[in-house]
Amino acid sequence: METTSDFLNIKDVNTAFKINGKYYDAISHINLKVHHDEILAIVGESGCGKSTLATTIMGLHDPSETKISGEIEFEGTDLLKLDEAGYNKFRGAKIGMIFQDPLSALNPLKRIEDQISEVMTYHTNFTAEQKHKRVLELLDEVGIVNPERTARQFPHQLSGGMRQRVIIAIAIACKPDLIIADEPTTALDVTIQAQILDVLRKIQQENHAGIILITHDLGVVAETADRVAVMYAGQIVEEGTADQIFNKPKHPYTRSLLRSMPQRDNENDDLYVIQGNVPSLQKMPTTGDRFAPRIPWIDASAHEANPSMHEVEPGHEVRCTCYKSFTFPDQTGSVKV
Ligand SMILES: Nc1ncnc2c1ncn2[C@@H]1O[C@H](COP(=O)(O)OP(=O)(O)OP(=O)(O)O)[C@@H](O)[C@H]1O
Repeated sequence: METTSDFLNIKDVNTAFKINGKYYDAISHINLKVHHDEILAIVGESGCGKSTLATTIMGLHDPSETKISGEIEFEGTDLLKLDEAGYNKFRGAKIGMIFQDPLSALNPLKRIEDQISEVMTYHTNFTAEQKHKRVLELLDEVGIVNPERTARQFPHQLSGGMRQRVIIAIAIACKPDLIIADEPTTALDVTIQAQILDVLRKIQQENHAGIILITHDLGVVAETADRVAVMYAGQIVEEGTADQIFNKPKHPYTRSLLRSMPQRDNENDDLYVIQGNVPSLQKMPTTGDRFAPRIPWIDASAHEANPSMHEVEPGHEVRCTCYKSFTFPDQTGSVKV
């Protein structure tokens, strides 16, 4: 459903990488909308295409090595039609990005203040004084206790959690409408993770931004997301509100991910392990259910030949009809895995 708050509309996007002279799809036929005032989480195992989707939105691919098709409509502009100069007007200004590894995203030789100011120099007409004031404001906003001191410091003088706060400050410096956070807490310990997620949530509420949160960690999703898109092997296999995904999951992949997630009350139980691996791009099946090889006990006839998305309730869609007959091996009582 189209609403006035849809400001990012990804339509039938494919991104293929050139490997040994041939192109292979890393993401296929992605359709996704992001609204203002929401955190949309994209989850899936490593290699499912989450980062490729993020870097496709940000226009970070080398056109000589990548083929991209489809449309990414952002506030009325098709980002995929922009050249580098056009993209630079959006990146940092209207779209902010937070990467996993804050140390490699920061310049080790520059003071924090200069790194935060840089983005404002590029995108605003602020005077030096205005930029200085905004740097301190931003550091305060992301929860840095002594902004004056941190502004003067170099990245190596900060802890991992503080560095990630600085990265967030850079990403939000120009009040972007869209923030893409790719595994923003993976490198941090659990307490710091929770603080960074709080900062993200606060910023989303204050700036009315839309956030795409990419993570393989369902715990992070449960704590933060409003909506969730589950990706498997370059496709979205299920999409819904956080409540629908956690409480009424349908796709066998979503259910497997949830079952393999440690729970506070089943710490001593054996966790479910999803058989096999995400296929490499060269081995990616082009027809059939891409997850079928990892649930071999489900009869082939349960899968659609070319699985499409089906609405199960408003806002909740699932790929393939196999979810209707899916059970785990221990639930069927008759299958050994
Ligand atoms: N530049 C590239 N050239 C060739 N293949 C690539 C390139 N970038 C990613 N891939 C492949 O595309 C697939 C999707 O990778 P991607 O990094 O998007 O997945 P992901 O879900 O974000 O995983 P991770 O969490 O490990 O980053 C993988 O098979 C990966 O090996």
